[in-house]
Amino acid sequence: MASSETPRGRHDPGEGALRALGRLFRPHRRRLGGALVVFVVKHSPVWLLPLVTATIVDTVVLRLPLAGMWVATGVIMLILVVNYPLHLFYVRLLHGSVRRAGTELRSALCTRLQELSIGYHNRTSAGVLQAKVVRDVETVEQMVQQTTDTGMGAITVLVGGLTIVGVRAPQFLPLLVVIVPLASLVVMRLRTSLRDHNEVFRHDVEHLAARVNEMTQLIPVTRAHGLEGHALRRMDDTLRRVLSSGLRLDLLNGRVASLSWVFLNILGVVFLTASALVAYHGVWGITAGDVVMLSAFLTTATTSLATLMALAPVISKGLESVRSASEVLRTPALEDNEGKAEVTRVGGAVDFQAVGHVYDQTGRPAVRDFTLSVATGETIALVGPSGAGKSTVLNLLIGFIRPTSGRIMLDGVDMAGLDLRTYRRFISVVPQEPILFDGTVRENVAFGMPDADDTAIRAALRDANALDFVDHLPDGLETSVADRGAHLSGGQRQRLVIARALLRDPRLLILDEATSALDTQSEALVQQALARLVRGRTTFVVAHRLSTIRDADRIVVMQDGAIQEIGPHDELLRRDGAYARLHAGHVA
Ligand SMILES: Nc1ncnc2c1ncn2[C@@H]1O[C@H](COP(=O)(O)OP(=O)(O)OP(=O)(O)O)[C@@H](O)[C@H]1O
Repeated sequence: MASSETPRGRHDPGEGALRALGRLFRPHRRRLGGALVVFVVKHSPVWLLPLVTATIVDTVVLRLPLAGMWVATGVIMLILVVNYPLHLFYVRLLHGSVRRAGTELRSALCTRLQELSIGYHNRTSAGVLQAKVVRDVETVEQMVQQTTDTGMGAITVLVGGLTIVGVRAPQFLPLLVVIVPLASLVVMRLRTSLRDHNEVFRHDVEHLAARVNEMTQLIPVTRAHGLEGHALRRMDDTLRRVLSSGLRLDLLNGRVASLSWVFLNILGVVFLTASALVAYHGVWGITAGDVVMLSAFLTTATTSLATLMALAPVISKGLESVRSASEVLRTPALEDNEGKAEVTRVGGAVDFQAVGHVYDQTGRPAVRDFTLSVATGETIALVGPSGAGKSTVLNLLIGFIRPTSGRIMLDGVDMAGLDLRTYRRFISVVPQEPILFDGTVRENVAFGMPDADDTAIRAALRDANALDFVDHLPDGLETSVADRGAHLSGGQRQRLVIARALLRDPRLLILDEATSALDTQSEALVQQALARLVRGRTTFVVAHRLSTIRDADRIVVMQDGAIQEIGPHDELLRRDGAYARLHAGHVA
């Protein structure tokens, strides 16, 4: 069932994370470009301030005309005042495009999840997929925002500052080019040790969370056996560990902050004194203003470069998330529907012709040589021990999996040539577990049928024996199932799902009967509702209830993937074979 096509050409196989990121942001490149321009302008005070300070100091020391000082002050004041509107504009441009790109990625992922085959979903945990849509996209957003905010800030400071130094004191340029990276490396190394300890602390806190969770879950057992002291001693160990790693981290934090501060300031003082000596001796025409500018720039440039280096893990984590999201977007496990015949009408005749299915994972046939011709309107009950292949037959019929041998004919047409999405409009599936989603009763019953009116919904509820209890809910049809969900009994939930199936008015009905027993009255109501649902439709039911089995037109007894017996209840009983033995076991 896998197809090698890619989703609307969105992501080519083998595409790198950076290219995928490029594709994601391509529609927003204008806004992003605008954001960068606005950023450079709004951020300019950081590298212009040392220059302005230098001009002011020189005006005082060298008794230069005051006009220069006024111009410099005026320019910097103007830039400072417009910083506020420019910053807002920048946030709109950058964060606007990042959030939009993130939303588009989430939407593409959700669309893809709907397109991927059931086989893929069975293999992949829902938690993993949820993390991709929620957390990975957030990590990508954070990466782009942080890289732009912090990274661009650092880059403009470095480029702007180096340019100014290059123009005003070019002799110092080679010195800065060597000192700044070396000093940044020292600061980075200090911070890295902090990161490692942060990680240890985080693990310890996570461990604590797990322990607290375990402790609260075990409270009934602990109480029942009088083991409170024991449980608390177990917690004490964990608490002590968190305490000592927290204290270690705090100490290290203090050490790193202080060492970085002392180091940067010593470097600044040394640099200040050295450049002051150069100015004092009148070498290279360095002025007092240049000395102030150079030492101010040294510190900002060093912290900027260190910040830039610190972005590496953020970027690699972000790119990993891009890769993780691309994995889903590039998975070829799609249902192969493209170009196949649309189904506009279903009569309901189904013909299994020597159908076999082997799951990739096991390599053993789950269904073998399954041959069965079903007439329109017939009810077929599939019975057999666990693992006999009953669910596999249903999944073949829904088209979740394809026959690995033989074929299934629908009204005389091979299902392999049909667009399954259009075929499924004519079927209803009632699963074992009644699945209701967070919405009102009306939304749950009319799921996928926004045009269904009240009369139709109420009729479906009535036929499903559900109208009475729905009318007694606080808001009737508008009652939220999530709020009241816990209060709906298993039988009531089943009847709502049956009402949903009735409203769809399917030609083909696929039922997986719940194995868990309901109380007698509830059971009777569900049974009655099912009988109405089945009437006039071709029905396949994995049957556990004796009444369903007895009422079926034919019973198919399965064992190890193969059909053992077929026939109506009475005839099979008379045959005294596999069905009779199963039945005897059931009744006994
Ligand atoms: N997704 C799957 N991947 C691999 N093997 C599977 C998968 N689903 C079912 N099988 C295997 O196929 C065989 C038939 O399983 P199937 O679920 O169709 O049986 P069943 O009769 O419906 O059983 P039950 O009554 O317990 O639901 C079993 O051996 C099962 O382990």
